Amino acid sequence: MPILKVENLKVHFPIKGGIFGRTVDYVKAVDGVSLEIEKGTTYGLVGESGSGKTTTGRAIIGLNKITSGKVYFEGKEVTNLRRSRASFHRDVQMIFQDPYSSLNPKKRVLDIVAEPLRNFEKMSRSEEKKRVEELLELVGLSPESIVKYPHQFSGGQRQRIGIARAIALKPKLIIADEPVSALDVSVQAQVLNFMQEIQKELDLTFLFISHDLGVIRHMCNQIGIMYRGRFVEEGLTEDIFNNPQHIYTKRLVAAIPNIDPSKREESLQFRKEVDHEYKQSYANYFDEDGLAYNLQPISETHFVALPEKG
Ligand SMILES: Nc1ncnc2c1ncn2[C@@H]1O[C@H](COP(=O)(O)OP(=O)(O)OP(=O)(O)O)[C@@H](O)[C@H]1O
Repeated sequence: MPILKVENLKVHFPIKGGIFGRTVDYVKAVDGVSLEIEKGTTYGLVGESGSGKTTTGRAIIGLNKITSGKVYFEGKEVTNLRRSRASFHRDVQMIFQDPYSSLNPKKRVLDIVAEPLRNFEKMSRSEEKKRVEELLELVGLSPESIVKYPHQFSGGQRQRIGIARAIALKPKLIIADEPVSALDVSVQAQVLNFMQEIQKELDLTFLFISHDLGVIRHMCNQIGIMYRGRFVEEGLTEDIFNNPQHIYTKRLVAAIPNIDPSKREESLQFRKEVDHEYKQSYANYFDEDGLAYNLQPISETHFVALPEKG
């Protein structure tokens, strides 16, 4: 049984207009997304800005209202669950993109990391302090950090504080929304490797949201590629990178810079060819509204949004 199952998720935001503020249209931020994540694995959601990745993550955890579709966690339905259902909100935590703005600058690290403990667990002050120190040790920060404020840390350290807070309640699933994109490239690798270590240690499952295909490749077992609220392709990491089928995916994959200087010319040429193919064949891959078709299986693990044959 997958730990998380999302069935035909739709999140439509009303657009109000006119003097009466009536709903005149909808932004279909997420428009029919289905996915399953196995326990202990990492599922990557990738796509350009505005494709609906964040809204998908927020809807799963209950921060955005779901218009239609269903979400199941460990087999139980949790669609649009209110905050009162404590167990789901303990088991699923979110890490945000920007460690600069997601940590309250006026609070000490002790209070930041202890916040979920105070919401969900009854602990004495000394138990709480001990637990926060253990969590900080787990993320590689010294126990003295508890008296400091976020501005006294580097970007990578702040993201570790965010991670300490997210794992304080021993969650089962973490939704990580662009967790490293605000960090320097050198620090990104450290935080990503550290997230993988923590995953093993705590048997965590990740839903990992990123626009960076390199990061996704490094982290994920399975990947869904989003475009305008829908999936254009879904598959195991090797399906997506070794055998991309949708022209949108092909272009994304071709755009990853090749770090091997001897291959640079070759990959530039390849990118030009794919760009050409994209322009030529775009219309075959999207419907008349420019939206992706429904996913069709091309193997047991690999799905592509192609027009139905018939
Ligand atoms: N609360 C909201 N009200 C109205 N529209 C919204 C709201 N939240 C998101 N949107 C719109 O929904 C679409 C998807 O946004 P979303 O943030 O999910 O995309 P994203 O892929 O995560 O992009 P980014 O990487 O830039 O965060 C966008 O067009 C966005 O403007």
